[in-house]
Amino acid sequence: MAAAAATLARRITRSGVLPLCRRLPVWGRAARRPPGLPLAPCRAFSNKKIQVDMNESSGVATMKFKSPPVNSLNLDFLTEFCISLEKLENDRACRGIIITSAIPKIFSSGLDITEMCGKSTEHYTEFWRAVQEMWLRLYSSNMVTLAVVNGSSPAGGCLIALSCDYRIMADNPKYTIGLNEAQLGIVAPFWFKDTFVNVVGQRVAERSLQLGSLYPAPEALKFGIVDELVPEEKLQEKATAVMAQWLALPDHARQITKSMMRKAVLDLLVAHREEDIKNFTSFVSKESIQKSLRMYMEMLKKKKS
Ligand SMILES: CCCCCC/C=C/CC(=O)SCCNC(=O)CCNC(=O)[C@H](O)C(C)(C)COP(=O)(O)OP(=O)(O)OC[C@H]1O[C@@H](n2cnc3c(N)ncnc32)[C@H](O)[C@@H]1OP(=O)(O)O
Repeated sequence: MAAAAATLARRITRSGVLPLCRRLPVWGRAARRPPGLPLAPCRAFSNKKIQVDMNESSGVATMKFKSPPVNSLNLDFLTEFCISLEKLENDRACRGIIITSAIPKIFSSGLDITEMCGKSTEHYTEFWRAVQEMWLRLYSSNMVTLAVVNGSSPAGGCLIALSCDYRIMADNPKYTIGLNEAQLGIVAPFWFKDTFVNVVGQRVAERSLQLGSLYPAPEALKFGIVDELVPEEKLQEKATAVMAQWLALPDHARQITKSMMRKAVLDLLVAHREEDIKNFTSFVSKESIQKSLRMYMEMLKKKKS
């Protein structure tokens, strides 16, 4: 796993985000199976923290986060995420991916705060590169990406959902979503902000980011952070229907349109990747930021007692 991560990191450092030519638009890749053949069985691959099930007949993979207690995004998780995504991106049978959680009530708690506390500069560098890598791959994916947000989704968890093409959230006001970095005394990086703006617009993004707002599901719908609320027991059915609707179109037109809409934001991080890593490491190494993060972790633990 570590070797694979290193390879990924090296590749991205050399050439920026994976070249689009490797991900040429294809017309209905999954529809190529010769008619009359029996449906291919589901294939699955599972690592420690993410379960992936590939339905070959529909061309849709489901990626389920299963990293207790709260699917926090640590280095191992991010590495698995990138490897899984790369496997699917290279699988010509796969046209769409549903991202969801196997942990009840939690989609993802965002970046693992312990990865940002009391570690070395080398560690912060490696961690932040992995966070960038996850976003670059997901945001630039040629597949249809659908987030099924079946639990709370703060900060980095929200970023994963925002990076998808469409978001369905469980209709439960106890589940919250948003970029709450300001509440931790940290600042969402420019590419978190740009992704957010691209989904909700400048005004909602500015207010939400300044206040570090976490929105209960109904408010998240009102502000356009998610596209639909669905009763929890209907999420799977709805996801299948939404995916079928997106996959009914020829891939190439959708892919080129997506690339056109997202390119500027992606290019910006690719061009400033090393600078962004330096900013992160120097910011997170400050004693005042370390103190804020420690206090936040303590607050999380106290909340229980
Ligand atoms: C240029 C500089 C740029 C810097 C930008 C950095 C960007 C950062 C983006 C981020 O993603 S920061 C992370 C933000 N995440 C959060 O604020 C979420 C915090 N967690 C929660 O709100 C809750 O835990 C929850 C997700 C709503 C779940 O609540 P629940 O009551 O079900 O569980 P808890 O008892 O709170 O948590 C269980 C267990 O997990 C630990 N934990 C929770 N979240 C994190 C996390 N993000 N990282 C690490 N650990 C986390 C929590 O402390 C508990 O641990 P314990 O040992 O069992 O007490």
